[in-house]
Amino acid sequence: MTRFPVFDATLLLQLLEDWQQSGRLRALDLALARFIRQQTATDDPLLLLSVALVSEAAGQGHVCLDLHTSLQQRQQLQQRLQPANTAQQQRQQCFVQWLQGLTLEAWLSSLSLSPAISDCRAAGDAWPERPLVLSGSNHSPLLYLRRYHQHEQQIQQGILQRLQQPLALPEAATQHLLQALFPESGSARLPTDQPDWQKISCVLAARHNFGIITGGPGTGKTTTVIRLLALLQGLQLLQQQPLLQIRLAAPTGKAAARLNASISRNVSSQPLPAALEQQLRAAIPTQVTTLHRLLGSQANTRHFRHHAGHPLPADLVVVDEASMVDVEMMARLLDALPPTARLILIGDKDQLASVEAGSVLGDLCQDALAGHYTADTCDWIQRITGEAPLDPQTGRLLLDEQGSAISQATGMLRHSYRFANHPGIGQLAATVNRTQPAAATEVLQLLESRDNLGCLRPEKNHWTRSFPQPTRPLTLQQAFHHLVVEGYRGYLQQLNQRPTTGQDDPEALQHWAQAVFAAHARFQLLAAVRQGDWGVEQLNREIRKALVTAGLLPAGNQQWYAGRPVLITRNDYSLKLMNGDIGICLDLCSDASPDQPAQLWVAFADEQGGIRWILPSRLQDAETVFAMTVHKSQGSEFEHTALVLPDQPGPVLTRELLYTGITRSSKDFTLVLPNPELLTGTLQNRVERASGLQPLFSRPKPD
Ligand SMILES: Nc1ncnc2c1ncn2[C@@H]1O[C@H](COP(=O)(O)OP(=O)(O)OP(=O)(O)O)[C@@H](O)[C@H]1O
Repeated sequence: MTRFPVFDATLLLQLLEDWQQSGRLRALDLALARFIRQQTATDDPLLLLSVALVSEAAGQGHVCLDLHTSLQQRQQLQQRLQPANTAQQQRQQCFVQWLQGLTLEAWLSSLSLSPAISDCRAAGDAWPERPLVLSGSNHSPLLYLRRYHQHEQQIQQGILQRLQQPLALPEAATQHLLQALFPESGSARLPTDQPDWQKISCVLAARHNFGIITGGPGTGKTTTVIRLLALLQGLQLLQQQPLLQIRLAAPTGKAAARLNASISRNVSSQPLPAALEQQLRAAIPTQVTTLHRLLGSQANTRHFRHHAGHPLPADLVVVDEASMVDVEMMARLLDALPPTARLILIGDKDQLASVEAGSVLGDLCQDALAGHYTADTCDWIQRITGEAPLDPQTGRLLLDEQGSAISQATGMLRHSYRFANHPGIGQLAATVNRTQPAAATEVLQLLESRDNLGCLRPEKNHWTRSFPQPTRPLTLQQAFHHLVVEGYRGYLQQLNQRPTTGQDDPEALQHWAQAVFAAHARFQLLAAVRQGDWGVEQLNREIRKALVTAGLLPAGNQQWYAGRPVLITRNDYSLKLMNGDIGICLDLCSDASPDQPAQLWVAFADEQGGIRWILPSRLQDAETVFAMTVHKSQGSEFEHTALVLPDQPGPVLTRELLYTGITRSSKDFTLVLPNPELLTGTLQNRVERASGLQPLFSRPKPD
C-alpha cells in the first residue's frame, strides 16, 4: 500500500499552474518550482510544493517558510482553489488527500534528502551550496531561499560578535558625564514613579558594540542618541583618545531628512558638560545620509562599494527608523562595518515591518517590553545611573537570569514627550497597541471624544477641532471630499505665492518650494490598500477630481500639472532619487497669464533641507501621491494624518498598520471607516513574519 495517493511532480506542477492562473500564486513562484525540477530531475512533489511556497513566502515578506506553521494551516492550501472544471477538481481532491497524510517528519526527511537543499541542521559548517537551505530545529524547521539564509547568518554573526562581552566603561567618568547629560533625571519633568528610561537606554547602548534604543513616537529616541553620542565622545576626550568617527543613516531619504532636522535642532539645545561643551558640540555629527548612500550603492546592481573586503570608514554607525530596514539591507550593513565598529539601531519596534522581506527590528526587540535584564545588568545600571529598570505596572525590577545577550543591550523608552499638547494621539496609539487587543468601541469612543482626533463613518462624522468644520451634515462621500479639499488647500494655495522673478532668482524659488513643502507636510491621506474603491489608486483619481472641482488644481487630463505630488517608487541612482522620496510639481513660469506655457519642474527636498529641481520627463518611476499607502509613509510625519481603511476585509488590515498610520501624525489624526465592522478584526490581526532571527535573539522558551 502506498502511503500517499498517486500524486506526482507532474500533477503538482499542474496544480500550481491552476493556482497561478487563478491569481493564487505568482508566476515567479511557479517558474522557480519548474526550474528546480529541471535542474534536479526530481519526481518529488513535496520538494516542488516547498519551492513554490518558500518563494511565495519571500514575496510576502517572510524570510523563510515555517514548515510547522504551514502544516498547521494546511487547510488554507487545500482550499486555495475553487475548481473551475472536472480536471481541476480531480487534481484538487488528489492534493487534499495527499496533504492530509503528510506529517512534519515525512516532510523533513523528504527535504533533507533532496539534492536542491542544504540541510544545515546537520552538525558542522560544511554544507554544500544549494538553492534552498533547511534550518531551524526539528520542532520548528525553517526552509529558506539560500540568499535569505545567508543574510540571516550575516546578521546573527555581526550582532553576536558585537555582544560577546560588555565593554569596560570607566565608571567615574561615565557617571560624571551622565549627570550633565541627563539634568532632568529624578526631576518633575519625568512621570512620577518611573525610572529615567532614556538614561538607562543610553548606558545599555554604550556598554556594547551593538545596541538598540526602541520606543514609540516622541519618546526621545533622537534626544537619547545625541546624549549617547555625547557620552561616548566625552569618554574619548576624557581618556585622551581620538574622537570616534560617527556616521548617521536612515533607510529612506525622507527619514534621513527628518532626522537631520531633528538632530540639528537637538544638538544645539542639548545641555553638555561645561568643560567639554565646545569640543563635544563639534564632535556630534548632524549630517544624516541614507543607508544606500552610506554603503555606496552602485547603479543597476545589488552591490555596494563598502563590504567586508572594503569596509566603511567608521567607528560608530547609528541607524534611525530601523524598523524599515529589511533583512538584506541589515546584512549588507553588518557586512560593510569594520568588525570593531559599533552599531546602534533606533526605531519603533511596534511599527509595520520593512516593505521587503524580514522584520529585523521586531525580531530583535521581542523581549524589549519586559526588559529581561540579568542581575549583573541591573546592578550595573543602578551603579552607573542611579536608576532601577522597574516594571511600570508592578514596580518590580525587570530581572531575568535567562535574559538573552541582546536584551542586555536593548533599552525601551516608555514615555512620550511629543504628545504632551496633543494627548489624544499618544493615547490612541497606546490603546491600539495594547497586548490585549483593544475593543473597537473603545477606539471609536476615543476617536470621537478627543479634540485632535476625528472619525468619518457612514452617517456619523466627528471632525478634529482644528480642522475647518463643514457647515452641514455630510454623507461619508461628501465628508471625504471635504477632508481632502480642506486638507490639501493649504499647500495648493501656497503654489500661488510663486516669486515673480521666476527662474532669474533661484534663491527665491527655493524659499517658495520650501514653503510649499512645509504646507504640504500639514496633511496627508493614507490608505491601507492599493486596489478597490478605498485603495490608493482610486483615491488618487477621486482626490484629483475633488481638488479640480474646488478650483485648487487645473482641469484636464494631463499627466503633469502644477501641484501634483509624486512618490518615487524605484531608486534612480543617476538622479539621486530613492524609492519613497516625495516631490511636488511646480510651475516656474513667472508670468501668470493663462496663455503662457507652464514651465513644470518637480521639486524634491534633499536631506539637508535644500531643493533639487528635476524635469518631469526624467522621472520614470513616479506616481501621484495625494493618497499614500501606510507602508510608504513610514519614516514620515505630518501634522494631520487621515487614514482610510477599505470596505472589504483583507490580510493587510492589522494592528501594526493602524498603529503606524496613527503615529505618522504629530497633531491631528482622522480615521475614515467606510465599513466600521472591520475595525475589530484590524485590531486583532497581527503581522507575523517567519524568520530564524526570533529564536536566536529571544530568551530560551520553556518547552
Ligand atoms: N527627557 C526629556 N525631557 C523633556 N523633553 C524631552 C525629553 N526627551 C525628549 N523630549 C522632547 O520630546 C520631543 C520628542 O523627542 P525626540 O525627537 O527625541 O523623540 P523621538 O522618539 O526621536 O521622536 P520620533 O518619534 O519623531 O522619532 C522633543 O521635542 C524633545 O525635545
